[in-house]
Amino acid sequence: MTCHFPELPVEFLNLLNEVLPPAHKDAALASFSLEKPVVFRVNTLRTTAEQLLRELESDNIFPHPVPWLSGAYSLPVEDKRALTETKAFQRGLFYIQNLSSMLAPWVLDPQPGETVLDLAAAPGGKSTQIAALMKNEGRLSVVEAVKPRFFKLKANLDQQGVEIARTFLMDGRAVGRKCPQMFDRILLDAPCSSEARFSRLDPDSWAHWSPRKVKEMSRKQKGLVASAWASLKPGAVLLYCTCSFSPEENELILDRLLRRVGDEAKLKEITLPIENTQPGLTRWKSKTLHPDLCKAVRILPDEMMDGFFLALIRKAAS
Ligand SMILES: C[S@@+](CC[C@H](N)C(=O)[O-])C[C@H]1O[C@@H](n2cnc3c(N)ncnc32)[C@H](O)[C@@H]1O
Repeated sequence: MTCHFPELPVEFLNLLNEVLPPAHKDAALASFSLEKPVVFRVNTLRTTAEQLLRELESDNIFPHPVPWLSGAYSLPVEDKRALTETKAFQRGLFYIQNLSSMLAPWVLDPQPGETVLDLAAAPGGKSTQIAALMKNEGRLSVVEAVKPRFFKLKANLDQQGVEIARTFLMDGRAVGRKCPQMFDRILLDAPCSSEARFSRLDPDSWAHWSPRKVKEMSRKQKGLVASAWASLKPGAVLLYCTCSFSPEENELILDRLLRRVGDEAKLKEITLPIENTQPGLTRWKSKTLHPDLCKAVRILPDEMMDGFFLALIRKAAS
């Protein structure tokens, strides 16, 4: 299947050609033209799936369970408005979130009682999910650098009933220096060029994309990943993710870290409950990258999900 999408910048189309094999590239481009269903996650800090479904049923809303992810449900996009007008929505009984985004906390696997950091957190979809996985037990620090987004994050944490979060309006690049070796698990859902979320229905989604933007993001990501690494306890894990396809924002960021810290870092295998994925690249342009990078995963965008990149890195125990 060939999909023409001439509105996209030619440099982006060239990049996609180099990162994805032809069939995956065509499917990714085709997915940008689709109206994806609305997906939500039951907020187990406030309710159970059974209670929520009963309540939605009384509003004539009948979501379908996502078979491979417990607590996730989908609805045709036409039902989004009705869903957001329910009392259950106002009371924070669920959170609307893309499925690929839900997989990041699922892979991080935070446990009740742990000390966890979300280093680039607004609007808080993943922070609230982490708190739910931790059953509101332990300590969750959430950091956001952009003021209006920070306030949105705080509002979402309150609305979703998160009681274990300490919120910090600050540049995440300073955290490693201020809080060395402090956390059991860190999520770095890095600010990125958002290439894997382009939508033909929303031309704004790619309006600010440029090779320069990718470079700017890449510089910031290097600083954030170094900070996250410094804040990890020995033996702890960092999940690095973006919604970008660019190796400059993904493999090259991690290649630099792996070479800098040597045996201190090991990439862990990631097993996802989906098949529409591709392993991380171990070669880019003429450069051979760290061989462990094949353990990173690119989720390919499709009719349900946005694209995503995930890598799980463990710091050696001292
Ligand atoms: C990909 S978004 C995070 C989405 C969030 N994890 C969620 O699931 O709702 C990245 C966030 O990083 C923030 N950010 C950008 N630069 C930052 C920095 N230097 N330190 C901390 N946060 C930063 C952005 O404002 C943005 O809110």
